[in-house]
Amino acid sequence: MMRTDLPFQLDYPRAWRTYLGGARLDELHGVQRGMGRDGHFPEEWIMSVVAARNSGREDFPEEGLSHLAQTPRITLKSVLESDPAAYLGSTHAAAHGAHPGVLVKLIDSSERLTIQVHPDRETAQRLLGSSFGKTECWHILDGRMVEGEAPCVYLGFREGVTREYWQELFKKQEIPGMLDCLHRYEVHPGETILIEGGVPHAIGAGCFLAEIQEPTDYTIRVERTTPSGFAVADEMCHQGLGFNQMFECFHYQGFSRDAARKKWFLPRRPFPGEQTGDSAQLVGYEDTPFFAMRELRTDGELKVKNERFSGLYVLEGAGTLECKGGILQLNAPGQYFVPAGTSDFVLRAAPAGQLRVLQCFGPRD
Ligand SMILES: O=P(O)(O)OC[C@H]1O[C@](O)(CO)[C@@H](O)[C@@H]1O
Repeated sequence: MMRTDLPFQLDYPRAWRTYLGGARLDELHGVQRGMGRDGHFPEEWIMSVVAARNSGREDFPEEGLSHLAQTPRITLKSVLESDPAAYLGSTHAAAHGAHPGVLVKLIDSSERLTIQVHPDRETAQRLLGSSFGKTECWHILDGRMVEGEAPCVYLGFREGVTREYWQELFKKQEIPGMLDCLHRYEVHPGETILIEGGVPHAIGAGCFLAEIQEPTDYTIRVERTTPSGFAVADEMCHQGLGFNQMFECFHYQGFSRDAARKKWFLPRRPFPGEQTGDSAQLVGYEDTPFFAMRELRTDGELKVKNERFSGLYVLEGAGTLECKGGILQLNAPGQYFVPAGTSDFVLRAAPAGQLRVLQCFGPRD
């Protein structure tokens, strides 16, 4: 099918969500700045073998799935299933079969997302029969002012919030009260934030970010109407758990503002053992065993050691990727899957340009 020693290009699946956004994604794909449209497709999914879960959109079973750029009827899922060990590595395949165990998204919000939580792995297993939870991590790429408000995120309970109080606020749908229970931080390009399963959160309006996460679409939403007035179906609130059991998905542990920032805002750092210039580790296995993400930057050439499969997202520039299997042209914006069988490679930026690439990894072996 596809070569297992040379990366290949994927398409750009957009997924329907309850919140509005997406103009920035249109711009990334060439629509003139300011002419992109905000709507219910605010996310682009990357190296995805996960279909979006949206009540009422059962007629779109492939929504969110990645396909081959050159042969759009073939899903990445079917390619990986054809030879899991060759594409994903034998250790990974022994643990996870043909599943990469990770999902990546670009998210562009023009309104605040509903206040929500995702289950941790243990809770997902216990309540939903899923072997993955949904710990996630956001890397802020850019932002825009929306109605005079700078981009921000809401994250983690403040000290003293109990399940009883939280459930009471939910019953009354007291949204300002719920937002008040969370820490609010303005965010800036370059920041990276880890959101562990069980931690309540909401992405604010005007955030453009890359998200790496465990590969499920389980979202417990505690707002029954989105900020722009969209009514969220019951099932989309509780994911089949019901309006009482869904509260088991939250971790009722509060932190001070400083402690929460220190715990979940991750430092940008060099990755071990390589001359990487401006490149950086954004989230690593020392932060979570579930995934890792690097930013590769070069205006010349960058040698990259390849020890496992990954997904590349070319955010800026053009150039080439050269490995033993051959040479691949890279262009922004571009999604590429790097099979485990790819040798160490060299990224080369086009003359007088800079290549900026996110490299996304699945779980630690
Ligand atoms: O509830 P909504 O608006 O559909 O948003 C769900 C989105 O929230 C996120 O979990 C980010 O917090 C995304 O992974 C997910 O697609």
